[in-house]
Amino acid sequence: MALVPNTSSRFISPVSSRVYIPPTNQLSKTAAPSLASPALTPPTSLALKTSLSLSSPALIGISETFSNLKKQGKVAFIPYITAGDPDLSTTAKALKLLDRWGADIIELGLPYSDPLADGPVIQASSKRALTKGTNPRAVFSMLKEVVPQLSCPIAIFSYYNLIVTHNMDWFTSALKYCGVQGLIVPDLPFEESASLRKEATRKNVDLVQLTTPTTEKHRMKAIAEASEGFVYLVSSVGVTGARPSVNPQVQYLLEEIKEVTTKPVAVGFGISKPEHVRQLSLWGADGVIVGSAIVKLLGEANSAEEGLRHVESFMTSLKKALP
Ligand SMILES: O=P(O)(O)OC[C@@H](O)[C@@H](O)c1c[nH]c2ccccc12
Repeated sequence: MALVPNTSSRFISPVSSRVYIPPTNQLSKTAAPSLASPALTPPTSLALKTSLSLSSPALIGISETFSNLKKQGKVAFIPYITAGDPDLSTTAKALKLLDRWGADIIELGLPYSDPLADGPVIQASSKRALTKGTNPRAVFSMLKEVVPQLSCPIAIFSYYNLIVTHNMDWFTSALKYCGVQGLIVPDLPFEESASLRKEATRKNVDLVQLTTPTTEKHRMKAIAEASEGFVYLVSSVGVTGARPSVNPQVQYLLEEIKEVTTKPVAVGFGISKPEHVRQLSLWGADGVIVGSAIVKLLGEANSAEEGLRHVESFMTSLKKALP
């Protein structure tokens, strides 16, 4: 069955020359309103099953990734990069390289104009990516081609407004169509996450919830119970950005979370040195998430190649410190 039958309507992302041709006979009835470019309309569930079964290998899920690592006594290394910084073709290359260099899960951020939870490094990264015209459709088109070449799962990181702008059904269908396994939405309060969780679950996408050092225990328990894939423990209050040391409170937060859930817990915010990841694995973290330190190396280098070289040596130094 032709996965992508001929059609007159073509979507050419403003960022890359890649062409996405939505299957005509399976155009979704709820095509998302276009932003700066024609709507990328993901297929209906029939084409989804077909395309996923024929075009991409059986992708290992996020939960399975953690359970495989646990059996080997290992801790997941989860890098975060911003899609489109310094450009989308470098992002495609970076995803493949991070996978090859040992990323167990990759967090891919959709650049957003008002990244309230981000520090200066990721804010600058989002700005660079937006200046290049990066938008969700262009990122999803890139992922449709790249994900089948990866061995590790991808979790999309998006601010909530980007999702509602397109509508939840379209956004979660597009994630599934691209083979994305997880979704993290830092500014969606847990109490308001039920409808997105329902949509994500319908498309077999794990909606990962976040808990912080100031989350009350009963609320942390509810968040952990609702979280799919893993629980994201934000290590410190404030915004993202490399920190000189890991908040010592994380040791007790990990103990508290593990009293109420058997789900894997990955720690993020500020992690930027081998001693950080070593300490977190000793405290029982199932995964470590590193964003700003990698984003800085990639986005602020003189060239994409130089940035990728720096990321490789940095990532190797951190991976060496993990069991
Ligand atoms: O950048 P840091 O300090 O390494 O933190 C991880 C982080 O980048 C990533 O998980 C993330 C990027 N933007 C966020 C906003 C909120 C919570 C988490 C994030």
